[in-house]
Amino acid sequence: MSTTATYPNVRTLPVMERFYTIQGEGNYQGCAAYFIRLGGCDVGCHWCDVKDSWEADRHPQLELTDIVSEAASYPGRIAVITGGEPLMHNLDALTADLHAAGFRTHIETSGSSPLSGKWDWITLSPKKFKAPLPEICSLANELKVVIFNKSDFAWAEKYAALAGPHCKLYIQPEWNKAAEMTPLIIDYIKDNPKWQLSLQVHKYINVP
Ligand SMILES: C[S@@+](CC[C@H](N)C(=O)[O-])C[C@H]1O[C@@H](n2cnc3c(N)ncnc32)[C@H](O)[C@@H]1O
Ligand SMILES: Nc1nc2[nH]cc(C(=O)O)c2c(=O)[nH]1
Ligand code: SF4
Ligand SMILES: [Mg+2]
Repeated sequence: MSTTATYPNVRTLPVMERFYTIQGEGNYQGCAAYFIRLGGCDVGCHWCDVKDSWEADRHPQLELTDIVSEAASYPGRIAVITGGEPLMHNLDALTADLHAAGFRTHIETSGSSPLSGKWDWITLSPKKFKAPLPEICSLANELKVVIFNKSDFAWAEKYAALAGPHCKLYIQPEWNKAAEMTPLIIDYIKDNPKWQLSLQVHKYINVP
């Protein structure tokens, strides 16, 4: 009988890609981080920059021991779990194993599936196409709202009102609308200084 398994026994996850890079977005922008991109998403943002992640079955099921040992072969100790929508999977075992290996655990999520895992940093990026579940809003460390058109500023404010008092607030231009939306974002931040600009810096410097 096992005495250690206090979490569901999810020992494999579908991994689309994994890479050691710098966090390109948000509060940790510029920090070395190991990214684990899980397959599967049921949100369907029409402007998603990683649509190949959506079908979980198209990506290999990898053992947690493989995932964590590969991550630990690099010197950085921030692991960012992204996707796809990572919360479509139970992440209790993954975060327990990452913590045991000395990592900080960060997640990038739309918050539209139930929260699992233990997180040192939760990035909530709410989507109109499948809205966040209420319970994650007050737990987010940063809110990062993608601005595709003018109506997204009101969507950003709706979630800022649901966030906790210490949550950092970012607005980020949708990549293909950046030339059009960034000037509006800058004006918005000047008028509403609780917000900060997040850019996808990795795309400007051509790193993963
Ligand atoms: C690909 S998503 C994966 C994690 C999760 N499904 C989510 O949406 O938060 C990672 C981050 O990239 C953002 N993102 C995706 N496509 C984008 C685009 N075309 N322009 C700007 N940000 C984008 C998402 O909003 C999210 O903050
Ligand atoms: N460098 C880099 N930073 C990122 N921050 C969030 C990303 C994501 O796709 O979740 C991402 C990504 O794909 N690359
Ligand atoms: S929730 Fe995230 S992964 Fe899913 S479609 Fe939207 S941006 Fe892409
Ligand atoms: Mg990305």
